[in-house]
Amino acid sequence: MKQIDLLIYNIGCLVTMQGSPKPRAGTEQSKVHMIHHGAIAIQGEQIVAVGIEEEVRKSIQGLTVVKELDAQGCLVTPGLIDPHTHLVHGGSREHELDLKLKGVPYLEILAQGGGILNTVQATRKATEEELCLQAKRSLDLMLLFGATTVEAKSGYGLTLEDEVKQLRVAKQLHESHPVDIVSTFMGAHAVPVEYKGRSEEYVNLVLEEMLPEVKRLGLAEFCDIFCEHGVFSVEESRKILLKAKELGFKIKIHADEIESIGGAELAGELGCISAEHLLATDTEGIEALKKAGTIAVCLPATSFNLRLQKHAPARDMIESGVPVALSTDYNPGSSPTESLQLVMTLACLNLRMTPEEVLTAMTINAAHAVGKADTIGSLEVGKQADIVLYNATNLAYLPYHFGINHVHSVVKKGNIVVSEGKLI
Ligand SMILES: O=C(O)CC1=NCN=C1
Ligand SMILES: [Zn+2]
Repeated sequence: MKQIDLLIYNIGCLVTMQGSPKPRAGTEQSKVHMIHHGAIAIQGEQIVAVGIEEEVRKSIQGLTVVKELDAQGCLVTPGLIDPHTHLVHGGSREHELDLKLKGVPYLEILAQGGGILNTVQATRKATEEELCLQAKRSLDLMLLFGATTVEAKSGYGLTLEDEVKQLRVAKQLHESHPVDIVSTFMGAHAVPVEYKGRSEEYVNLVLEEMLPEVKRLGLAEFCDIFCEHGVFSVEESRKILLKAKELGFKIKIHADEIESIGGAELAGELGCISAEHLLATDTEGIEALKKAGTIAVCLPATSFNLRLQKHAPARDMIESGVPVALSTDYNPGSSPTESLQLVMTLACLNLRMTPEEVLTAMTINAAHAVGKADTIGSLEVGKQADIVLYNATNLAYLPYHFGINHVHSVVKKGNIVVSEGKLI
């Protein structure tokens, strides 16, 4: 160790998430490994010492410390990870608010050619630059709210050219923005208007043209599908996810968002890394997830925003031993919010998760859901120095005091990228 590039000290409550390298399930979901009077020593992009301040200082004795950051007794956690977003898109859908207030269901709006298909029109019309600008604004907000890694799906192009356009924007942002982006191909997000009534032909386009080309271009690690009544059936989802797996994609699935048609069971059958939404998932579905070790990604901002009378059975999942992650599901229709802190509050109040279970769901379990748990999701020697400092002295304060941004500073790969609530 030549020098210490950054020493974060005087940490009142340091939550490291140290523990099992596997996704945390059951009682493991609430073990967060908390230290008082902590410090973190960073060299380059990596953590080289973390723990009680006097022990950290002893371990770096004699080394030059280039920069120090006084945490002023605050709470510090690993950088938050948002494992399910539709970040790159054109347009917005506030015009659908009155439909929603009149009680028109989400799938009804989609069936009438609105919803996702409205965003498809706006995304096809937008240039790559316009999409990049719009997504960057959201990515800046996600970072200000404490997210240091974000998953981003395509799925608003629904032609090869427009799907590639979305994925290229995600790649550009990954390369230029402090926040790391993990890309997911989701050409099977909806059947486009030009294929209305001919969904089989569209599924073949995804199978034969889109998946191989996206793989050849190396533009996505994951493939996802909207397995839902009136969108893609279990059989169509199985075909697409099996083909994706064969081509080397890791697979995810939007399952049981509105109706339970067997999406969670399919996730278990195919060994999806994660199944997402799960509002309507029943005990058989939970059993299937548990058996396969699939991570349940719950999206409480979506069930809140869609005014659904139910929420994902996160408590049952945790008690059944299914690892739970959380996400914003940021998208212009069902969840137009970039704030993982709002999701913290909704996860506590509506999913009845504890603050500790919530933090696990937004760090190490979310890291597993995007296949990056070997480098992010906990503060340990050798892991990436992605760190958040909050204007709070304990974990429960974050979901308890809602509607504000608690983030003071964010360190990304050892660099201070947010200070006193502002991007630098
Ligand atoms: O409505 C949207 O744009 C995003 C979404 N896809 C599946 N559920 C919600
Ligand atoms: Zn989604």
